[in-house]
Amino acid sequence: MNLKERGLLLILSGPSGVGKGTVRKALFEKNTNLSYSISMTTRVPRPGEKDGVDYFFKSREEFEALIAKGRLLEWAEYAGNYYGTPLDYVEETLEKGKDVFLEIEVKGAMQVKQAFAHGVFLFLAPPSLAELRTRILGRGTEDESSIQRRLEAAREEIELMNHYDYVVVNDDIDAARERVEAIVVAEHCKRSRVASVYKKALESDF
Ligand SMILES: Nc1nc2c(ncn2[C@@H]2O[C@H](COP(=O)(O)OP(=O)(O)O)[C@@H](O)[C@H]2O)c(=O)[nH]1
Ligand SMILES: Nc1ncnc2c1ncn2[C@@H]1O[C@H](COP(=O)(O)OP(=O)(O)O)[C@@H](O)[C@H]1O
Repeated sequence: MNLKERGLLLILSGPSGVGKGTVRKALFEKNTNLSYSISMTTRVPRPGEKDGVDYFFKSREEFEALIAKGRLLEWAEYAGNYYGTPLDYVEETLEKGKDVFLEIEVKGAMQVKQAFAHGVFLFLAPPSLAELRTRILGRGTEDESSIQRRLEAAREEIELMNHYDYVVVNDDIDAARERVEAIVVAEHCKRSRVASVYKKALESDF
């Protein structure tokens, strides 16, 4: 299949608590053209989370077997748990010409960049560090040590911002969603036949 006919691989990353999950959900409520890649994790499910919907919940042994068999596009250990993206789902969905959306932490995003340089890398940034702290505390899903680990990780995560194609500030959920949507549309235009048609037209007499 022609590479141009494959879907886009979109990677949304950023520090814990910045609002990745919230912006992703807002995006998927409105946008039916994107396919969300459900990750594998060894983290225990939070109340209300469902296996196969929020994550595929795995034991450490199961996860390590997936790594050994090369079944993950990327994986990372984050705050004491493994997280990873299933390779088959991503490849099969892109082959069908559908866009795949990953919501992953920064180490994994950097691995995807090595393996898949033509992905579209978006960094979701907090309006301020104080606001990031407020959001992590406000969510109330983590215990004290987990909050501390996430805040420490956030410093290193923010330093990687410059490696991304786009920085989207999550000051307001709808505004952030609209920025992501605009990027998806722009990336499609850039890569589509429409762009080459215009290029041809501009090369000929105007
Ligand atoms: N590398 C990688 N990170 C992931 C994956 N799935 C989720 N994450 C990230 O792992 C981190 C922890 O996720 P989670 O425990 O659900 O907590 P939360 O995102 O802080 O609510 C977040 O930054 C997620 O974006 C994945 O497949 N690969
Ligand atoms: N733009 C925003 N303004 C205010 N609060 C937000 C915004 N985006 C997300 N939040 C809140 O911040 C907390 C962390 O969001 P979440 O999506 O769980 O982050 P992440 O997936 O990046 O860890 C949640 O309580 C969420 O409701």
